[in-house]
Amino acid sequence: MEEKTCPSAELFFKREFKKHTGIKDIRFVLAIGSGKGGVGKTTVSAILSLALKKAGYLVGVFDLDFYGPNLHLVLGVNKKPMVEFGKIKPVSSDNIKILSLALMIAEKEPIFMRGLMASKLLQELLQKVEWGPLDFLILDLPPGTGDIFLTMLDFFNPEGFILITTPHKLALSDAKRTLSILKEKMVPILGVVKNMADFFEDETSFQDFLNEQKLNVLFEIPVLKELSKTENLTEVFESSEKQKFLETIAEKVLDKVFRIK
Ligand SMILES: Nc1ncnc2c1ncn2[C@@H]1O[C@H](COP(=O)(O)OP(=O)(O)OP(=O)(O)O)[C@@H](O)[C@H]1O
Repeated sequence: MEEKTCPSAELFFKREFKKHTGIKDIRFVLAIGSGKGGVGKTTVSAILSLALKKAGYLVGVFDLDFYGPNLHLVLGVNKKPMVEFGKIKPVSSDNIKILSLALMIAEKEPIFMRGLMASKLLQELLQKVEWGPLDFLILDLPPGTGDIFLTMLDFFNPEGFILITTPHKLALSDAKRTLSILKEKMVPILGVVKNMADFFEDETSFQDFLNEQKLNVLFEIPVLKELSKTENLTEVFESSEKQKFLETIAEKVLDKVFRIK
């Protein structure tokens, strides 16, 4: 049976997109990052993967948070990736391909790595991963602008970066540092996701931040009360109201993606 796609998806398929030479079969790399930790990168990466899959795209998500990887938990995956002929095959769950370092090591094994070791491991790992054909590869980045972050930027050369932040002053201050590196490296910024948007009362700092950085809000995510009962976002987004929310998100992101030359 032919898979249904939304109008945006059809438009996307008709257009030619630059493909990164180093990554076979991947049409668009979307990086999800922040300055501060714990502001919702993994949550947004998972929500975005659900949204783009719902819009009819082939999506892969890569958890690059070596020190605190938990994307697999959020997407309800506990299978380990297969290794065939030296190539790592990401795990498929509900038509989304997922890869995380956490799925490749024993659960209780601590990840003690210094920056250089981690970025070397990352480079080796990246060479071995075989995603298969993907429309979007979503990168769930570690917080900050350390070795892994920089290695990732150089290796993937993402066509679009989405900055996740809460409207809190501390998160905004850290976000500015990340933005200055992205500007230096000329990574296109698709916009800002305002996470836990309804929790914070002071909007002034956030508005000032947007004006100063000349950025727009791509979309907002309210506090998801369901996350106090389950970490599995696939379950949280099952209701028809939440499915509509995913459609809105996909339309907003695709609209930005189409504008990238
Ligand atoms: N909109 C939201 N509503 C409710 N809880 C949220 C929301 N966004 C994130 N959280 C919760 O906040 C915590 C941190 O979120 P998440 O893991 O997505 O952040 P992160 O930026 O990826 O963290 P890290 O920097 O450690 O990788 C998680 O427990 C998550 O469930």
